[in-house]
Amino acid sequence: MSILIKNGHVIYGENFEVVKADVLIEGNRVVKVAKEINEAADTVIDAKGKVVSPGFVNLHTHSPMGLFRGLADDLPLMDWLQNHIWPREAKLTREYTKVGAYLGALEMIKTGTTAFLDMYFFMDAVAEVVEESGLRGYLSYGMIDLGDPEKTGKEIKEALHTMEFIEKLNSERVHFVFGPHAPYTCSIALLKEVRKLANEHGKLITIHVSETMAEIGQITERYGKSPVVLLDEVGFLGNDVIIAHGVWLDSRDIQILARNGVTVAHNPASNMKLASGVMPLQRLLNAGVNVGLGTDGSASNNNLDMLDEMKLAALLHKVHNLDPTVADSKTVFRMATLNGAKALRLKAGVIKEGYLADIVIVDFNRPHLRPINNVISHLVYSASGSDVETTIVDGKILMLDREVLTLDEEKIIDAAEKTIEKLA
Ligand SMILES: N[C@@H](CCSC[C@H]1O[C@@H](n2cnc3c(=O)[nH]cnc32)[C@H](O)[C@@H]1O)C(=O)O
Ligand SMILES: [Zn+2]
Repeated sequence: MSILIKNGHVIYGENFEVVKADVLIEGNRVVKVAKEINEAADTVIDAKGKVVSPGFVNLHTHSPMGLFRGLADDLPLMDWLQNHIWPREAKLTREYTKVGAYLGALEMIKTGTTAFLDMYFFMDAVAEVVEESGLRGYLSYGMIDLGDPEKTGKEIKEALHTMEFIEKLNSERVHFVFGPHAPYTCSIALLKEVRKLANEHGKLITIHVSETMAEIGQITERYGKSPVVLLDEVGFLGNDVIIAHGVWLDSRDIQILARNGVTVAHNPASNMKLASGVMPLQRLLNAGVNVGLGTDGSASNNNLDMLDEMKLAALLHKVHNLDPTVADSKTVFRMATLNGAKALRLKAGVIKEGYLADIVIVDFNRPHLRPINNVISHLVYSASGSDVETTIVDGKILMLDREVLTLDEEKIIDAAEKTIEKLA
């Protein structure tokens, strides 16, 4: 199968240079980017006045949480989790979670996300949805043992069961990741076991770290050190670890993350909405830490739109530093694409010969995106996910002219409404 995208403004290569060019996709790779390609292709898309961009990599989410959108807003993290989200999650079944995962997948395709890193329950069901949707999913079963040794064993078992299930799918697009929830919900024994298993099976690890001041307080009280120092001392950190949030980090923490090659998934909307704080983006980037971008779940955002997220990231760090040069559009765009792909060890996040064809086409034939003075700026500051017109993952078209080809949109939206009635 081949796809030829003609006449677009193409965001090309690692430097995100914008060129007027055609893009030829064969199989799951980009094979040629050039001024005028006249080779025959199975599908030809005219992208005149449109932008051909690397797809977005959502580096931290809980994709089924769209079910809880708008049900518990305007609360701090611990209250939100303990009194509102966890009681609702206790009623989730595999079937309900799968409905949430469908809703999340649909939303991601419709807003230009091509790969995502997820943490939730019933990840075997989420894996089935990812496989069917055509997206690229890095899926972790979120482990919480609260220091109970019996629970430690159970959670590890569940994670390994999920890993086996995903391996059996034998899909190039669906991957298993270890997901201990956080240092305040996981015992040291669990964290050490996860490190051992990740080494053994060659899997990535994702975990929430240093999200709120309350967490820093709890961990300091329990262990007498910061969450990052704790994780370093137990040998947990490495370049296969993606920490979500990293809001409350001191200079020592940042040095530790840099030294270990840890990636940070920044979630500006969630951090602002739960009033968790402002992560030290400049200091992390200056220290050479890889920083990607995530939306977190739809119950703390409240959507999965990576274009929204880029704008929020840029604006947050400017106002926080009282410096408009901070978090420039290209830096933020890189976080939402290439940095995320790097963390997932994925040859994607840029459009270039030999890279995976994870590409979106954004319709710039709209008043709020004209004149086309600066493509990257428009994507970060002026566009939103609904401007994405076509989404391609692994060389396959998942959405064409805003019509999702792999999933039944009406059915999914209907099922989401019915499910939340049952969960209420
Ligand atoms: N096996 C676990 C499931 C954990 S899934 C991951 C969890 O992270 C929660 N979550 C979502 N957003 C955040 C966040 O920003 N910080 C911490 N936890 C979050 C989410 O609601 C879910 O409970 C259990 O038995 O509870
Ligand atoms: Zn989260």
